Amino acid sequence: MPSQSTTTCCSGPCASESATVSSGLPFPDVLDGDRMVLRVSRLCCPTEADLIRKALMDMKEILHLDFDFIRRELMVIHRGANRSMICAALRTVNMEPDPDPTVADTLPGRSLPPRTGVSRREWTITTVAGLAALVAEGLVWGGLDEQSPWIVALALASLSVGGVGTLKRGWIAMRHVSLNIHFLMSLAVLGAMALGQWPEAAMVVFLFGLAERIEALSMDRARHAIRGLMALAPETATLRNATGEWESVAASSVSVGSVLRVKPGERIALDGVVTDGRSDVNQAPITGESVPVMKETGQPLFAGSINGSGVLEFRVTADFRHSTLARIIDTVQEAQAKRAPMQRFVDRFARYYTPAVVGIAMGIALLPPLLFGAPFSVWVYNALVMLVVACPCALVISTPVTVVSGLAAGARRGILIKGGLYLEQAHALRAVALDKTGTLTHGQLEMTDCVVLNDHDKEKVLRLAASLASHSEHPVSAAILASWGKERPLLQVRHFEALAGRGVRGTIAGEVHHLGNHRLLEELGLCRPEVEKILLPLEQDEKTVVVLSSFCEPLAIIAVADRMRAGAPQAVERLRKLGITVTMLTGDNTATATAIARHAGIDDVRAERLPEEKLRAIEGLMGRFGVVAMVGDGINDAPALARASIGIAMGATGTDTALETADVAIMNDDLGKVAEFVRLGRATRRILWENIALALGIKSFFLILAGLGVATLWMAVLADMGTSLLVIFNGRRLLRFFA
Ligand SMILES: Nc1ncnc2c1ncn2[C@@H]1O[C@H](COP(=O)(O)OP(=O)(O)OP(=O)(O)O)[C@@H](O)[C@H]1O
Ligand SMILES: [Zn+2]
Repeated sequence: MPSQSTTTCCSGPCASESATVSSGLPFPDVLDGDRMVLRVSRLCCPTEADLIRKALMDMKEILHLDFDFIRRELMVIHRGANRSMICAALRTVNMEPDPDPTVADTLPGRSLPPRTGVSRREWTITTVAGLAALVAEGLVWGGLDEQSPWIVALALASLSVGGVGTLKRGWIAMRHVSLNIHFLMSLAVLGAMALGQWPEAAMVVFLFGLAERIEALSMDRARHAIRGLMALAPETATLRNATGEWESVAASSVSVGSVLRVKPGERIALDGVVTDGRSDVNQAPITGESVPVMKETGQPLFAGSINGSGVLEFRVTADFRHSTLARIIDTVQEAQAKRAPMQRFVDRFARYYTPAVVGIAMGIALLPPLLFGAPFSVWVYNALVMLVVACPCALVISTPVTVVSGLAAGARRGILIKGGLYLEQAHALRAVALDKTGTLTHGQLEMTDCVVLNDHDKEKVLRLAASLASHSEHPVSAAILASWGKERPLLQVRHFEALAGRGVRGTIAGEVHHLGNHRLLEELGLCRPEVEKILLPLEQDEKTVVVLSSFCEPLAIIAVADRMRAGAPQAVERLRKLGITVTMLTGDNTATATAIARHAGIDDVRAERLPEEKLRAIEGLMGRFGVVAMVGDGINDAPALARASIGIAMGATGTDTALETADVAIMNDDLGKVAEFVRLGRATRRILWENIALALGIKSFFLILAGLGVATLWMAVLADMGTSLLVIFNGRRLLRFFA
């Protein structure tokens, strides 16, 4: 029995109602029922969704259905329904859910349906059916009559080998009044047989079956693009057991805190921190960059990375399900399930398109015979051709396949995009705001200068500064404390207070002391010309300067410096070449900020911004440019990241917050990836439109042919499936965007 298998993905939605599929949209609040997720391997496009909807329509326990065609999952929101009830109803439309997932299936990245190849048996069936159809067609061309017993026998043979599956699905669709592709195909085949066109009937079924197979394979590859990443984490790890010996265990059984070892050339199974050894590690699965990174004691390792030439021992910091790699895969899968705006647009379009075409087809079948006495058989045939051509499968399938490919391409490149929305929006990006500390610069500040005023004792003054700094996590304070040294004694600070965008204050030995920027000093009324004379040259030297002051006078001027990221000027230049305005946003003082900006090639500098002013700056940019991205490290700029149209977090590998708050997370520190993201977004947008144009163009061409009565059924099938294949292949080109 042919083609009934799960491997054939139907060609897409001919369902008149495909637009009501609301995957990824937020559920209305009233839907506070229970949720049940069912994996249905046959669910691959809105055609099936329509059938499922019809099958479950009458169950009053069911409040809402949501379909995920990428994961092939059906989410049922219900009140009081149970699994077996739903399964029974689904069985009536041949959409039986898979058995309950096992634990292994619920691991991150394993929650995809199994790969569904096309078996050799199925290829054999298609080949036999095709040969029979071809011979029949050939004999007719050779002069044999279409109705001759030989031809009919060959056609029937072809149909019974390759067409039963299609006819069966067509029958199910017809019983449920679902106008899907299988129904249309069955109608077309039966129509052709009724009209005595046997070879054509066989040909149509064969072509349809063949195209379905190719499409299934091709969709599958897009679906599983991300799965390749998961395969990167090995399933076993070498663990030091209680007796201190090394043994090989399943990676999923290793708990946090265990010590693992990796040999040269091995893949790292879990996230951890190096406890012993030194080796170069290739972190490409995480960062998309295959440049090896030197790892030694204290440095983080990520599951999926490949160990270089040394042996490393490391302490596990996250279990199998919570490794950075697992989180990346989960994020991409979630992103895939969300609908991009273009997808919604296409769905809405299909809602009007399909009924319109059905109406026109009816007109074609009925009007010429009724009005002009034309033969029914001819015009019914033309109408059938039209229905097959008009199927919007290609249109509806083209967007998800493109977006999914784009998301996967990004993820493989270390650019984690949280939804098709951001990928689509990237094309409209006109301005990017860059945070200074930690984004343009490394964010690892070091104290470079300390100028003591008025003959104060340097040691004493530095101890005061370090004592204040020890209560703050700000990078400037951290640098001052670090240069003082962790072991050296500090003074007790009372009434400590952080002054946002300014500095810190606290009482030491009964006297209020401040450590902060020039603005703070001015506000305290303690600034003097001789202080400014020292301050300004340091600032122009790209250093951040703070002043320690007592209740009545400034005591010392302390400068810290950060290093610009290696690729920063090039990254800014690349953005500019894409027509994007680059702005620097910082709380640091104007002189320092301007010096660094000049170095990076940025003209627009917004310095001395308090956190809420950063937000307002983003809003101002959005008012002027529309779509604006904010790039930060996600540590202290989360509000600005959230406010921007697209919040991009850098160096997201180490920090959970960056992964969570940002719309786009760049796994390493490469600022150049922002431009890559924009290019990927633009390519995605271009392919989306190409696909829509392709689908509509080819369809309208054949619709005109059909209307003129010159198109044949097999042409219609070729046009329909050909277009679907074309848009899938076109969309999948994105997978190789960075190759
Ligand atoms: N806790 C602190 N200790 C020392 N100096 C501080 C502290 N907080 C703020 N400052 C001073 O105020 C300035 C502005 O601080 P803010 O935190 O707004 O910006 P930033 O995060 O340092 O810079 P960017 O906006 O580029 O990330 C700092 O450059 C520093 O001079
Ligand atoms: Zn001043």
